[in-house]
Amino acid sequence: MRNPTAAGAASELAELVLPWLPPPDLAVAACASRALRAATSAVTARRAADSSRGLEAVSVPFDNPIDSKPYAYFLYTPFSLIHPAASAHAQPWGCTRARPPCPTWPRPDLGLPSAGCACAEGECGGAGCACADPEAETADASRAGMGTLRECGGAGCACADPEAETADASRAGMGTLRECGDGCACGPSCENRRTQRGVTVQLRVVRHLKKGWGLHAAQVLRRAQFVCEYAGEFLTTEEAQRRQRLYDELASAGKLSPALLVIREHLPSGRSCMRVNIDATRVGNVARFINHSCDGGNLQPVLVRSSGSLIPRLCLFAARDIVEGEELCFSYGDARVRPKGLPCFCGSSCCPGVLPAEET
Ligand SMILES: C[S@@+](CC[C@H](N)C(=O)[O-])C[C@H]1O[C@@H](n2cnc3c(N)ncnc32)[C@H](O)[C@@H]1O
Repeated sequence: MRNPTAAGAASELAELVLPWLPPPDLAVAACASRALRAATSAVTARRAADSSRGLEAVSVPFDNPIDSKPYAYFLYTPFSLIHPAASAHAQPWGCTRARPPCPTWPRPDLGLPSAGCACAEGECGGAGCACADPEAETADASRAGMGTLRECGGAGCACADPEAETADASRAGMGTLRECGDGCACGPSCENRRTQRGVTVQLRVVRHLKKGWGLHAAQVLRRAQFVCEYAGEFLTTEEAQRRQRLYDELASAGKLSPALLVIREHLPSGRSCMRVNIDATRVGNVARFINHSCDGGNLQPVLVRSSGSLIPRLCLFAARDIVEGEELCFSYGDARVRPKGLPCFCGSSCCPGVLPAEET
């Protein structure tokens, strides 16, 4: 006769263990017994219901009208991490609890936390705020008519970055923005931290026939509205090149959709002055599902520098008004860099037929 206490204990144990398993192990567990099969399908359903694993303010569900794949497996981080800080190889996903039982990765300390403005809460952007960014008003945010990007940075804002005035990310079609950082006296609700609260708009991860998963708006987005950061692992160039070679092989065999972005900031002379490598392939946030469009798509990439941080973050804003259901895309770069890339299915009239890819 079935022992109800043992069955209860088994399903409690399953609830503890199953959310840690990657999909192949979860599938093996499902074969072990009927009870485990029921528990694994509950975990699968919860995973499909929220790609962000409860680590964002809103759930970002998967939606697959194409095949039977319920979700894509990766490790979630709401913020970029410095490699090799991402030492975790597993993360619970699909627990009954709203939040995973383990602590999530702490927000990384990316630089010099003592630098920042001394504004009180709600006063950033005023006469004495040190986070001013004279460049932001003219930077390439204007390309997409995004003059409203800068919220802090009034005449005296202490987060001003003289370097940013000479750098020219806009050459690559990228805006720049300064925000208050860890060293600022203002609190987390400061208006000049609009990219620091993770995902707050309704999004959906939708399966496409040829492009794999893609990120879609699940609400109307207004032009210049913050959508999400492109979060992943910050890599050294050496490590990025090593991974790129590996990813190229796997991608051309159809075994992987790499999400390694290389961002270059340029001096006005045109010489590359800073290279930032963000890999969201294994560890990332919902931005890892954003596909490329050769016409630039509907998202504007903006390099955001928080006061006190050395490494800029890549943030994505609506480049125009976006309707509910529309796929979100931006340009990964210039496809002419490597004409023998993977096929591009963006469908835009200027598409040369290949995806942009970094030379290693
Ligand atoms: C950042 S990921 C985007 C999410 C990806 N589609 C997935 O299923 O995980 C980048 C990868 O998506 C695919 N991809 C992105 N844009 C594409 C496009 N326009 N045409 C074909 N594949 C695309 C490529 O495999 C690329 O390496």
